[in-house]
This record gives sequence, structure tokens and C-alpha cells, in this order.
Amino acid sequence: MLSTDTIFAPASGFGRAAVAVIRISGGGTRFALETIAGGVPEPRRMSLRRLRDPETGSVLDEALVVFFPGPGSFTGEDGAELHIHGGAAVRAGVLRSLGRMPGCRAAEAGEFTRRAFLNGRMDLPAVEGLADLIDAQTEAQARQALRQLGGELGRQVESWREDLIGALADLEAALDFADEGDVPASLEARAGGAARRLAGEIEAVLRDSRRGERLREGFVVVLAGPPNAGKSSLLNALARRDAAIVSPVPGTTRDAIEVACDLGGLPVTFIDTAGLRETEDVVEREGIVRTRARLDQADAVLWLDPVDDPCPPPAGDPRYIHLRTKSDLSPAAGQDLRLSARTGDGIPELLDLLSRRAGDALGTGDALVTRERHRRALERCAEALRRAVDALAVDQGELAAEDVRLALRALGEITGRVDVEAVLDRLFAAFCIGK
Ligand SMILES: Nc1nc2c(c(=O)[nH]1)N(C=O)[C@@H](CNc1ccc(C(=O)N[C@@H](CCC(=O)O)C(=O)O)cc1)CN2
Ligand SMILES: Nc1nc2c(ncn2[C@@H]2O[C@H](COP(=O)(O)OP(=O)(O)OP(=O)(O)O)[C@@H](O)[C@H]2O)c(=O)[nH]1
Ligand SMILES: [Mg+2]
Repeated sequence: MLSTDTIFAPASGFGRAAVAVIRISGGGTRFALETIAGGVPEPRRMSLRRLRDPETGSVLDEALVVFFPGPGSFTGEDGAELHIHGGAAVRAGVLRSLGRMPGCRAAEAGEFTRRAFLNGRMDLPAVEGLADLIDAQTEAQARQALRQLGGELGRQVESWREDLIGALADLEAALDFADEGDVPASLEARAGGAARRLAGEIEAVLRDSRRGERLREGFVVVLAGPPNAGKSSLLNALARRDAAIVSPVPGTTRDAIEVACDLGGLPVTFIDTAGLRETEDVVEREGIVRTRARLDQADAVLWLDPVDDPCPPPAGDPRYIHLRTKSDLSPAAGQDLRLSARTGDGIPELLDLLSRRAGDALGTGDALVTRERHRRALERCAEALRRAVDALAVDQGELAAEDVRLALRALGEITGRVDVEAVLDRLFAAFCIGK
């Protein structure tokens, strides 16, 4: 697709609404406004305009129109917004009129943001943060996404990158001056120190990087135990709706059933599973295979067995929380956590416990790394830096320089910029090589 096209799309979703926003971006924006809105309004001010079908001259809507001149716009191009009435017919009329203009076409998914990235308005982490913000279901997820949209990860990676460019400049200069006594040794020492320090900083970030990924994806709680223990009943009580079938027949649940909840601002997904037992029923057996797969992904497992029919959980796995169900059936005994889906007894205590577990695993949204993509790139970066440090220790300057280049490329992948020009600029600026 040519980026010279002018693109348009509804920015406000598709349901019935009071107002719908149509977004336009590209070099044909002014022409489109002249054609459909009778002129280009004063930049960045909302103006009330009558929109007309350019072919028939008939009135499409009374709309609020905003013009954003490039390059100081969201995409970096000329852009506009038409705030129209939200009905399907009005929207269809405006979109049809825009589509008939030369050089104008409907935008592809994410195309406005893609242009913002290509025009240098956003780096990749900001693009990812924007996507996460739109998907965020809880406040903690939104907070994390906003920090990334605001450039926190991008700035940190850029700052590491600059330090590494300095180290690489030192290494390359040391190689250039290899025949000049003490100079190379001190440059190599400085580069080695920087590589060691950066590897340490990145490793520290990596140590708690899973919290950011978990917050993005949600904390996964699996309900498991013997058949008929009351797993589906508890799921329904937690979801406050009839999400799963409950029956007195053991082996009722076969497919895993997921319910996403907001636990005090934290995203938690509860998964009800088929009860575990030996069985000849092929459908039930497939259900149990699925239960085992879900248990592998769980951040916490609620192991349920009834007070009147005990079946203890596997020992030694810290993710398991043992809960005795149907507490209404027999008086309290022992120290197990007890609950009843029927009376609601014990459920507030369970939610408390899970909030604490989820809070510990997710943090409140101060993690820097939120995606596997970031984590993998940082892991490669830190490994390359450790190799560079080792190479310098045995006087292998060329190898060390190559590893630092690999580390730089890994960082560049995070922000979406991979170039060598900056290294050269830095090298020539820092050293007056007058020879
Ligand atoms: N109506 C409307 N609401 C919206 C957006 C939008 O595009 N339109 N946004 C879109 O996602 C978000 C706001 N984000 C935006 C980010 C940058 C610019 C922008 O034009 N930036 C220029 C000028 C900034 C200024 O006024 O000082 C710049 O950064 O140079 C606009 C919106 C959320 N709300
Ligand atoms: N008295 C009492 N009965 C309960 C309670 N919770 C569930 N039951 C009953 O126990 C039976 C089984 O409940 P389910 O929630 O379907 O059990 P399950 O663990 O999902 O069973 P499977 O899907 O077969 O593995 C049903 O008859 C429920 O009404 C409870 O707290 N107290
Ligand atoms: Mg069930």
C-alpha cells in the first residue's frame, strides 16, 4: 500500500451511538475537507460544518470538524476528524462520500498508528502500549499500558543504547590505535566496565520481567479436583452468573470454561475444569487431558474437595491452594480453608487470598518489560554483553566489538530502530582522529 494514499476510518467503534468520529489522514486531507465540508477549518479548533455529498450536493450531516496540520499531528501527516451523528445511515453516507474521492481509501487495521510509527511519532514500545491500552480491562493494565505509551521502556532502551554506542566507539578506537601503547588498554577497560554495568542493569530488569507480562495477560487461576467437588458451582459464584453447568452427576464439566474477572483492579482469569478421576468415558477422558494442560499454565490452582469426601491435592507445588467445599454439609474441623458455594461462606476470604497472590505476582504496574518480545531481546542483549566482557578479559577486542554490535541490534529491535550511522557519528564526534 502506498503511504501517499489518504486513509479514513471510523475511530469510535461500530454500535449505535450519539456521536461517531471519522478519522482522516494523508496528503489529500485538505482536499477532502474542501469537498465534503465546504472548506478547511482553522487548525486544531472544532468547527460546526454542514457535510454534503460531493456528487449530489445533498446534506449528509451537521458535524463538528477538526483539522490537524502535519507534521504536528498523531500520524505526522495532515489529518482531520469528522464528529458526526452516530446513526448507521449518516455514517455510511459520510464513508461512501470519502471513498469516492480520488486517492482516498478505507484504512487497514492499525494503519493510522503504523503511519505514526513510520513518521517517527512513536517507537515500537509506544505502539504496543497503545494497543495494550485499548485492550486494557482493568485499571492496573491501563496504568502499565499508559506508562509504555508515554515512552518509559523506549527511553530506558535508548539510554542503554547510547551507553553501548559509547562502548563500541571505545572498542573501535582501541582497535584503530592498537599500535599506540596505553591508549587502547584504557579504552578497552572503559568499554568493558560499561558492558558489565549494562549487563547487570538489564539482568536486574529481566529478573522481574514476568510481572509485566502477567499483568498484560492476566493472573490465571485454575479450579481443579475430583468430580462433583463443586468446582463449577464455585466458578458461577465467583463470576456471579451461570457460566458453567452444575449437576449432581459426577463428570458434568468436560471443556475448560474461562471467566475473566477484575479483582480489585487486577485482571484474574478463573478456569473451571473437568474433575480428575480414572474413567472409561472417552469424552470425559479428553476433558481430563484438557484439565492437565490448564494446570500447566496456572499461576494458582484452587484444589477443591468436599468436606464429606476428602481427596487431598498433590503435595509440594506452591501454586496449589487446598479448599474444602460444601462446608454447609458438616461442622468445621481441622485448619483447611472451607467454603460453600451454596451459602457463600468462605468466599470473601478466598477472594482476599487470591487478591494477595495476584498482587504479588503482578505488581501494580511498575514493570518495564511487558511482552515476551522485549524479554527475549533483552536476554540476547545481556548474553552478548557477558560474552563481550569475557572476550575483553582475554584481549579479544574484535570479538568483543562484534558482541557489542549484537547487543546493540537486540536493543534496536525493541524500539524498532536498527542502524549503524549513529555509531559512526559518535565515533567521529568523540575522537579527533587527525591522522
Ligand atoms: N478526538 C480524539 N481523541 C483522542 C485521540 C484522537 O486522535 N482524537 N487520540 C489518539 O489516539 C488520543 C489522544 N492522543 C493524541 C496524541 C497526539 C496528538 C497530536 O496531535 N499531537 C501533536 C500536537 C500536540 C499538542 O497539541 O500539543 C504533536 O504531538 O505534535 C493528538 C492526539 C485519545 N483521544
Ligand atoms: N450442599 C452443597 N452442595 C453443593 C455445593 N456446591 C456444589 N454443590 C452440589 O454438588 C454437586 C456438584 O456440583 P458441581 O459444581 O457441578 O461440581 P463439579 O466439581 O463442577 O463437578 P464435575 O464438573 O462433575 O467435575 C451439585 O449437585 C451441586 O449443587 C455447596 O457448597 N454445598
Ligand atoms: Mg463441573
